[in-house]
Amino acid sequence: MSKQPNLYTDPSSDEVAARLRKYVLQCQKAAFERHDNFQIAVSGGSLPATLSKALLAPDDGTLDDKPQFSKWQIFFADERAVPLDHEDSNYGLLKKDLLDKIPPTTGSPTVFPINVKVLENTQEIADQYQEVLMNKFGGKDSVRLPLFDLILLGCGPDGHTCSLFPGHKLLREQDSWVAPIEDSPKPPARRITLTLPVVTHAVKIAFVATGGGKKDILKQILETEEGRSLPCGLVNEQAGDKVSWFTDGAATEGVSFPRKGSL
Ligand SMILES: O=C1O[C@H](COP(=O)(O)O)[C@@H](O)[C@H](O)[C@H]1O
Repeated sequence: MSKQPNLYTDPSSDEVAARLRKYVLQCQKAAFERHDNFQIAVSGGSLPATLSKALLAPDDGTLDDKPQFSKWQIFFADERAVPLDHEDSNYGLLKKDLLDKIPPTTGSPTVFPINVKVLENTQEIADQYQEVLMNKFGGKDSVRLPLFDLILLGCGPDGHTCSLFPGHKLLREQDSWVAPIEDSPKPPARRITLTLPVVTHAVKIAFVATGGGKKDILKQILETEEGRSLPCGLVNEQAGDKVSWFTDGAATEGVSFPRKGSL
């Protein structure tokens, strides 16, 4: 992929959230031009807090600046094999940081958590989640891959994204849309994740990375050959300018990769 990802750097995390809001709402508008809903996948970690700051900010009164939550379908880019109210649950985190704070008058998104009735069997969680995607995006026989309008990703300090970890065999998965992982190097060990072909197929892909703890890995991902083979680097390589990075000054200190000005 010759086209480069877009890198946006704002001075503070509040400004990152403001830019992210604008971007997500642009993606919402583009989605409504294609169909009547907005189908997104979200990550856990630090993302839900920034997303909440972005989406719950007051709007400017125009339709383009309003999240139309009742038309949103929210899926998970990855999830841990734990109950939904467990502190490690990505659903639980999104609920606490965002879903519970959406004013009822705004309308509620439709959210697709994992089936916790099959928690003991990671393969079964993944298979059932893939079924959910097939139902919502069309059967696996009729479409090659599910086409998310937007996937919102985090970047771990080791360069992982979703539950795709550096050097892990799951990075080579080509057939499944959703895969189990039993040996995640970051606890909890058992998780499910969207696979790389699904992530890179999305209409738009956004990484959100803020804070000084991300600066070494961002420099590596954006500026080194080695970084290009890390999971975040592979998303950049395979999806090119469909990818946008939303970062603050602390996360990109010392990064000379060219910045984009406006969205
Ligand atoms: O384990 C996970 O980590 C990544 C990155 O988290 P962050 O706290 O460094 O932003 C996250 O994107 C993923 O969803 C989660 O399961």
